[in-house]
Amino acid sequence: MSLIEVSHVSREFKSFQRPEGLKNALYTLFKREYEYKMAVDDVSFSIEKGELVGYIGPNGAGKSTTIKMLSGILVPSSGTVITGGIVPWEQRKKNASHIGVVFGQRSQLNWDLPMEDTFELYRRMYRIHNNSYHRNVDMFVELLEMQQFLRKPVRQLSLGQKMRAELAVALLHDPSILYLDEPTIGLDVVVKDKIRKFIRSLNQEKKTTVILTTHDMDDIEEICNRIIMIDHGKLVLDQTIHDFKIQGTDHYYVELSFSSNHKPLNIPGVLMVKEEAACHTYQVDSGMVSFNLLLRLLSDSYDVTDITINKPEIDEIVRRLYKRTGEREQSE
Ligand SMILES: Nc1ncnc2c1ncn2[C@@H]1O[C@H](COP(=O)(O)OP(=O)(O)OP(=O)(O)O)[C@@H](O)[C@H]1O
Repeated sequence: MSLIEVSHVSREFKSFQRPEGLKNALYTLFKREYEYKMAVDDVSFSIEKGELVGYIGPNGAGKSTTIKMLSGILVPSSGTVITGGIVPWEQRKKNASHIGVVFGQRSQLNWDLPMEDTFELYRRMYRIHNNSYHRNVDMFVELLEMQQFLRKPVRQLSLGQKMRAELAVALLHDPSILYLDEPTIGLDVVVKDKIRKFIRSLNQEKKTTVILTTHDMDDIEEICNRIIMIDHGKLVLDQTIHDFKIQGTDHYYVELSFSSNHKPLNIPGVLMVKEEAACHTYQVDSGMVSFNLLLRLLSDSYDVTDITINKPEIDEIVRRLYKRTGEREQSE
């Protein structure tokens, strides 16, 4: 059995619809109108121990709702979730012992306590053995560079320091699964980098399984080895990052250097996107011009001194997928 098994899970929300105008508002005192929203719709996937999974989708796609069900905060309307052999919302205590959760927008830290005391508090709460407690505190303080702010009350910490503290606390009891919801939101590039490297080394060292939701595709690129995409509550894609990059694209980029200034290539399906002295970048339609054909055409008729091939970044593929979704939505 996989570490996480999600089978035909759906979650519907019922919310009160507030009408416009005083007369209608008064009417709702007697008869309420509700709106129903299928936030997650028949989603199934399984995740093995040690996987690093990016769970992505446009705003309102159903990511947070899924993570809340996996972590036992929400109960699905239908379907089953098994994580670490249990149903998370049925055995909350056991579930808490094998998961760590970091929600970028919500803190689990006590703002009046310094991290030194918070670690101690969590040691008692989770009944963590002395050895693993000290080993983990030492490891996290070193890898997350927390030494200089261990004794400051949390309220005095910067956003980046707080996020590092959240991570350390969520992982203190050695959970086998770490749920991260937008862990790098609002952070500067240096802290983002620290956090991404930390998550990767944690995964290598402890085989912690990570499920990450984010809108930052650099998070996905640098942390994950698998990508699951949800849209309007439905699972639309589940691939390794490698396959995602290859199959998600219908074009590639080629950077060409010439021995001297050169006029643009004139090949159907090959479009110049950047021109710098004797160096051009082209976007090539891979359906029309395969890489081998391009090489042949170049060697036959052009004086090229260097060639670099680049696949589109994840960012670009995802932007195209989201745009397609948005266009579908408008035409419906
Ligand atoms: N408690 C709730 N009551 C009513 N509707 C809700 C509730 N929580 C979420 N929804 C709705 O369910 C849908 C999915 O929301 P969810 O927060 O899971 O999306 P998301 O993919 O995490 O979005 P974002 O990227 O914007 O955080 C949205 O339409 C949202 O308005």
